[in-house]
Amino acid sequence: MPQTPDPLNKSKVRPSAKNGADSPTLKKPSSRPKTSKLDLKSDRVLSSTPTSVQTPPPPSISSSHRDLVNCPCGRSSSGNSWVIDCSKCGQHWHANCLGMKGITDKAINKMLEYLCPFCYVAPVPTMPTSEDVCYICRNTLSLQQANSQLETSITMSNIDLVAKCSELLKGIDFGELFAKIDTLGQFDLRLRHLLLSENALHSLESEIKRLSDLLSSSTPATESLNTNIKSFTESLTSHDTSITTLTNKLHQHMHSPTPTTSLNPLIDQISQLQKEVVALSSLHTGPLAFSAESDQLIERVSSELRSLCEREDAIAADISVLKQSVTALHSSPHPPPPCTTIPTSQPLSHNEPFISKSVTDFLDEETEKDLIELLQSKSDQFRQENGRSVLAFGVKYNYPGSKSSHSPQTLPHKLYSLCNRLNQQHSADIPPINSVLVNRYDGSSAFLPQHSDNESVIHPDSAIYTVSIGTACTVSFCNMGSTDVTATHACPPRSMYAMSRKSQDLFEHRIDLGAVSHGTRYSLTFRTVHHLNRASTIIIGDSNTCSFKFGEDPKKSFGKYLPGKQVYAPLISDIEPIDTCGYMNVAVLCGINNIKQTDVKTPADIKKIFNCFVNKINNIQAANKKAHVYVCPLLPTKCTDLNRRVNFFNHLIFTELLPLNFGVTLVSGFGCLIDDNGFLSQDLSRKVTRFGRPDYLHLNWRGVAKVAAILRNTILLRVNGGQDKRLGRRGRRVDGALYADVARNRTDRQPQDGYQSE
Ligand SMILES: O=C(O)CCC(=O)C(=O)O
Ligand SMILES: [Fe+2]
Repeated sequence: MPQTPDPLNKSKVRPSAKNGADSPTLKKPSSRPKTSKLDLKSDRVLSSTPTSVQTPPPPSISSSHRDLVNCPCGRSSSGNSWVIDCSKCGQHWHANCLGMKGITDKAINKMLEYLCPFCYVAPVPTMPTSEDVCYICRNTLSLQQANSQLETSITMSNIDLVAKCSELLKGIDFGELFAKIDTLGQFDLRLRHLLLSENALHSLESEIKRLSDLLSSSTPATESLNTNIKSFTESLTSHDTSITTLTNKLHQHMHSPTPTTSLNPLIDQISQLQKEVVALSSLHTGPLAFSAESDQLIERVSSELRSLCEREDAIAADISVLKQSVTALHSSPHPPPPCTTIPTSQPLSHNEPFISKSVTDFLDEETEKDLIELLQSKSDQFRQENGRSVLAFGVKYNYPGSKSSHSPQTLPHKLYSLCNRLNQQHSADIPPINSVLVNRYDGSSAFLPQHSDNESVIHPDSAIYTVSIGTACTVSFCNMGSTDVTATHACPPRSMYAMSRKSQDLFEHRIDLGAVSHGTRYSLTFRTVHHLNRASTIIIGDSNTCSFKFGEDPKKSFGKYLPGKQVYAPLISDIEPIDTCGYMNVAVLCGINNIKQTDVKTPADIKKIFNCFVNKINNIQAANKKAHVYVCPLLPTKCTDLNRRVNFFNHLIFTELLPLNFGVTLVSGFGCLIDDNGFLSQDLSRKVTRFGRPDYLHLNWRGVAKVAAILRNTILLRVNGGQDKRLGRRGRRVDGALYADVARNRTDRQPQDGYQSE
């Protein structure tokens, strides 16, 4: 909580005279005593159990004008309610009035300080999750149960029940509970703020109405004013003309040698005219003043409208955030019901071929002849399998249905040189071919059952090469799980075809009865196998996973017990489910770059992104049925708003992905990345980006090491059936360098090892 309470004015919890925890049956006190036994142990507030819940008044009264001794609800502090004093303003509150019904003196005494609704100001708008609400409900229920059982037990001196109560209380993490109550409190304040804003909006609305009424009523007045002015102007002009005429007449008269007529009528006329002008002028003052008033009025209305528009935007935004929060809470009442259908909008699509390479004349006739001679010399060592007989060389390779459990023979020179030739086709970071299996097909009665070479020991990124010698044959391909032939491949003698390890997860192949021509056909299949490939791992993740290293050196990488590679996927759409084929473990840490986009505003937007995420996970499982998927929750950041989104996304993982998808393991333990304020720890993150801006989501080497260690331990423990097989016989770690060591040695960067792709 960012507010710092005055340490000298800590809140106090006291039992009322009636009802300290030790005398719950006493009568209601007439007033609350200032000291008690509890004061000696703690400076926390307590009184007794509540009678009813009351809504506190809105936080508008300044403490200097408030009665601090009585709860703002106005009810007496006597009776049976615990009372809490605010650490900041000292206001006494009934626990009930603070929504703390059922809270015990012990619980309150554990609080370091308490800021009442008058004093607490939410630092940031908070979107409480249904998890918070459930958590509080659950624990409040436990507290209530514990409290009531405690009271009954004390009265009945039932020691067993008292023990049960304390067990119940022990199970509650008060720190977390209060933090969540705090979150809810912030939400409550926010709600009130919004309600106040809404009230303000209403009053502004009525003000606008009043002003627009005024304006519309003034419109006819303005029109009549204009008509008046026009007629006055006309009158004035005609009077002006009369005055001029009269003045001229007067002038003539004065200059006439014999004034014949009396001046009196003229003078009368002039004075009459003067009076009329004065009257007209005085008539003008009213309408002119009214015009000025109208201008002011119009000016005021438009400025009110302007400010209203500005405020309305802010208020509307607040209300929409609130509505979304409330909708999110409503849509997931506790316990949040899991969504029963996870949308799989985008089905798995791929264009992986059955065969990645085909060479017709891979061998010359002489080499073919030599090889046939070699195999014929070993004909008695072939073991009969389903439809054909087999002989193995190099590293042992077991496949399902194999009857020949005998050890493979050492690679003879002729096969070894063939291996070397094929290794040229391999990319440099894939270990060399080390296993050759020879199938002997004796004529048209021979066959090869439908299968795929997807054994976990085969290197996930290697190809499987088959060289044919002797008579020709046709191999059939089917989609995984189907027996319908979708493609065939002709294998003439001396030809070679290659299948990717990836294609093994998507298709199966077989040789049907009659597909081998008359005579003997040998096929030599070359593979790259290693028993540690059983733990092969692909980590698909955002930039925080880019420095993960795979390799032999346990101090600088995931070590030899966790071979694999990292694939960069900044956005969820960058995850390629097909890329995971061949890998036994698939870990995904992705989504932060999706939810941080500016157009992601509502929980519904996050839900949409989450659905894409779930779709990708489903497609990974569809493409790679042997894999186990590890889902990492999004990591915390140093940004409040982003953390709220992260929490909501993770909440969806917990409530909507994990309960429905049992093939997914949650990678937990990222809580160690969070500091006391709930942000990504400064110690584990980068301060600034490459561009010198504050970096709020990237891990530094320490953070990367921590995340890598968590991932490695999660995967290895599951692979090894919950045991850390890296411990030697004497319990010494054989491959278990701590990631702290990894981090320490990070400066001397090693070249990428065998499995790490750039
Ligand atoms: O004989 C062939 O062409 C295929 C052999 C094969 O599929 C295998 O050994 O797994
Ligand atoms: Fe095969």
